[in-house]
Amino acid sequence: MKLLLDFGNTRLKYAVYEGHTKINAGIIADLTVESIRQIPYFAQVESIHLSTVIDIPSPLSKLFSAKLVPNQLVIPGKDYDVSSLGEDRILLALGAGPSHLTICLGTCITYNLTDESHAFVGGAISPGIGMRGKAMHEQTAKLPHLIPQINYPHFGDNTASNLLAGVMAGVEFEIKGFVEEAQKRIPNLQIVLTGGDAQYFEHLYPVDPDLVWKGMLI
Ligand SMILES: Nc1ncnc2c1ncn2[C@@H]1O[C@H](COP(=O)(O)OP(=O)(O)O)[C@@H](O)[C@H]1O
Ligand SMILES: CC(C)(COP(=O)(O)O)[C@@H](O)C(=O)NCCC(=O)O
Repeated sequence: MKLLLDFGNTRLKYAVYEGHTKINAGIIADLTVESIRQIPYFAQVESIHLSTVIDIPSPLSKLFSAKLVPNQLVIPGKDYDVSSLGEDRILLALGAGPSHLTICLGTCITYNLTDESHAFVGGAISPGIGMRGKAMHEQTAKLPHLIPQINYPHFGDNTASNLLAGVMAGVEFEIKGFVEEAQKRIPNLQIVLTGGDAQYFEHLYPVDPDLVWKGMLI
C-alpha cells in the first residue's frame, strides 16, 4: 500500500493506493504527526510519496523519512527553466502526458503546457478563485464575500452577481484565452482541469482529480 501526499497552500490532500487502485482519499486537518497517523491504513503503508509547495515541519520529515520514495520529477524544459517549477506542477505535467494543457484551480491557478515530446514548454500562474474573492472583500469597504457557484452569470445584475461574474466568468474567459493561445502552439492539444475549484468549470473541459497522483505513480 502506498500513501500519496499533496500539500498545497490551502489544503493537505492524501490518497492511499494499492498498485494503481485508489482505495481511500481525503484531506488532512493540519501538519501534525497526529493528523498523519490518523490517515486510514497509515500503519500498513509501505511507501510514501510527497509533493509539497509548503515547508514541512521537522517532526513530519522524521515520520516520513524511513518510507519516503523520491518522486521522479524529471521533465525536460523546452526554452523553459524547469528547476523553478513547483513539484505539483511537474507532477501534473507528468501525469497528464504529452500535448496537454493542465489547468490546476487551487490557491493559485496554474497553467502547465507540454508538447508532443512531453517537454514543458510554458506556463502561467494567476490568483485562484478564493484569493480573488478574498482580495476584493478585504481591500474594499463594501464588497461582500464571494460565494462561488456552478451557475454563475456572464454579467451580473446586483453586487453579489457582479462579483460572481467578475470572478467565475472572469476565470472562464481567462481559461478560454490560455487554451486558444496553447492551441496555436501545440497541435492536437488536450485540456484537463484539476484542483479544488475545477468542479465549477466541468462544463468547459474534462476534470481529472487524480492528476497529481498519476504523476507520482508513473
Ligand atoms: N472544503 C474546502 N476547503 C478549502 N477550500 C476548498 C474546499 N472545497 C473547495 N475549496 C476550494 O479549493 C481551493 C483549494 O484547492 P486545492 O486544489 O486543494 O488547492 P491547493 O493545492 O493550493 O491547496 C480553495 O481555494 C477553495 O476555493
Ligand atoms: C504556483 C504555486 C504557488 C501553486 O500552488 P497551489 O496553488 O497549488 O497551492 C506552486 O506551484 C509554487 O509555489 N510553485 C513554485 C513556482 C513555479 O511553479 O514557478
